[in-house]
Amino acid sequence: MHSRPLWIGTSWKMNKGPAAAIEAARALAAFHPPGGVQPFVIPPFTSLRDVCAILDGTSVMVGAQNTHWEDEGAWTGEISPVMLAECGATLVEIGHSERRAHFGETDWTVNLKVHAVLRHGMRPLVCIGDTAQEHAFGVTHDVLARQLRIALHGVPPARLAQVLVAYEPVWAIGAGGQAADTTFVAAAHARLRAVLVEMAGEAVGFEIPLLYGGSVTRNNACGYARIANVDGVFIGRAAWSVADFRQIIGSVAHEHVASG
Ligand SMILES: O=C(COP(=O)(O)O)[C@@H](O)CO
Repeated sequence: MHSRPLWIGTSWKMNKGPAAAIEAARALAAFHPPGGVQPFVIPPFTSLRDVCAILDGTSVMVGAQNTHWEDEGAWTGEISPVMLAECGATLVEIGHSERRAHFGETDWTVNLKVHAVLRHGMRPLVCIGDTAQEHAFGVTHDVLARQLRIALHGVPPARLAQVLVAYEPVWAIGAGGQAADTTFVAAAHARLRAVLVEMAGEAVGFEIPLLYGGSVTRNNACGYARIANVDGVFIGRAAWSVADFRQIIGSVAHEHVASG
């Protein structure tokens, strides 16, 4: 029997206003995921508190899509980790490629946010990924190692146990994305695992969940979940419908448990 759960999560990104988010959360609350998986959902800020309240006491964890690195201050339009923790978030996604591409997120601000999220007792879900050009030039592993080392710089090894990492090739994300080949993902995750073991030691390095994201669907989710060093999947479009999300959870869980 696998000792660690498979993480299966979705971010609703900029979808589902308050009413739709509450309806979706209620549908998720009625779902009893099979053993061996850790589901999570990341709603927009406008519904974070409601979704946390609805899913409180269920096995579904709730996260936030971003955070500022300061606890408070003159940061117009930003949300602080203190506010996220008060809403009930247990995870905070940091460094998504869409934030890096459009909203000035950098490896350095990702590091500041990782420390802030840990400071407030939540788990950072650090998103890293190579661009299409970096992939084409064969520097994916170098890029991922750099992003990961900067993101986690200064975090004590014992605290690294709270971190989750999502490898999301930028060229695989979204409607125009091309899901990454499983052999390619296996090599990238093996490299990331080696970096984590180097940074955190074997005891912690092997425990840090490494998720894959980028055009995951009901048709390829099990294939990614079978890969060594892939500890879960992080899904966008294919899981925005709760019914679809539940179906993927069920099929991946069945395979995970069956493969013992
Ligand atoms: O962006 C992600 C994947 O989006 P897809 O629509 O599944 O390509 C990942 O961070 C989950 O939101």
